[in-house]
This record gives sequence, structure tokens and C-alpha cells, in this order.
Amino acid sequence: MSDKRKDYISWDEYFMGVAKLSALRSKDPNTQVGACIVSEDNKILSMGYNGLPRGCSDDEFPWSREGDPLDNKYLYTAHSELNAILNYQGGTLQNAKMYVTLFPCNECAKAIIQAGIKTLVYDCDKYSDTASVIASKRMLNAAGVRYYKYDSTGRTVQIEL
Ligand SMILES: O=c1[nH]c(=O)n([C@H]2C[C@H](O)[C@@H](COP(=O)(O)O)O2)cc1CO
Ligand SMILES: [Zn+2]
Repeated sequence: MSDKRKDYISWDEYFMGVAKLSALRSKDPNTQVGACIVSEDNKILSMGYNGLPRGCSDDEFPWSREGDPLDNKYLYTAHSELNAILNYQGGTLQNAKMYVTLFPCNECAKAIIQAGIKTLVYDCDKYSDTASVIASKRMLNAAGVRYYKYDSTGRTVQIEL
């Protein structure tokens, strides 16, 4: 009998990989974010990426970062974490884990806490100095949501699509 494969991806690589793949669906020209929600026993429950709400056209709403609030993206985009939570149709997310490519903002932190998600694994934390992320961490700490940075193996995979 042959030995089992040794170079299979780990659970963390699998779920962060799915979050990264989801991010590739984003139309945001500047930051593409993906999230993957996983049960305590490592089953994928939901996924999401940042984008406009259903019915709001990607081609009609703005993608700019600047200018009048009504003419830039910030009032309109749904964040990947919220989308992943809202996409779940299966019941409760109590005790679930979330893998996300960017540290959640304060609004997503509220949704994560209220959904009962208990663990957060994030990759990039490029907005760590902003009030939004500082407030987010304050709430996650208070609510007992454990969070830690994804420990990248640096491995790359190639997928033919
Ligand atoms: O937690 C987040 N999740 C998330 O999906 N986003 C989205 C909203 C925007 O489409 C984009 C951020 O845009 P920018 O980096 O250009 O400010 O990422 C932004 C955050 C902020 O941390
Ligand atoms: Zn957010």
C-alpha cells in the first residue's frame, strides 16, 4: 500500500485559501476582502466578499474612495464579513470561526459578536491605526471573541480556472 500524501493543505490554509478565493469576486478596485465561516468541527458554513447589495448595480454605483460621500463607495459597499454572516441560511453561527483576509471594522465586529462567532483568524491588518479597527478590537476583547493573525506558510498554489 502506498503512503498517504504529505503535501496536503492544512485546515488553516484551506479556510484562509477559501477566504482569499472569495475575495477575487470583489469588484472593489482598491481592496478585495473575503471571509469564510467555519463550524467548530471544520465544516464550511458560509462565505462572503465585499460588494454592493443585491439589486445595486456594480456599474452604476461609485467605486471611488474620495469626494462627496454620496459619490464614493463607502456608504454603499457591504463588507465581506457581514455578507458571510447574512449569506448563512442554516441556523445558528454560535461558536463558529471566521477566517477573513482583512481585520474586521467596528460594524462587522458588532455583527460577528451578535452572531455568536467566537474565533476570528485574520490576515492583513492594514487599518490597525484607524478608530474603526481600534473600536473593533475593544469590542471583540470585551465580548471574549478570540482573534489571531493567520500564520502564513508562504506556500502558493496554482489553480487552473
Ligand atoms: O472589514 C472590512 N471588510 C470589508 O469588506 N471592507 C471593504 C469595504 C471596501 O469595499 C473595502 C475597503 O476599501 P479601501 O481599502 O479602499 O478603503 O473593503 C473593509 C473593511 C474594513 O476593515
Ligand atoms: Zn466591516
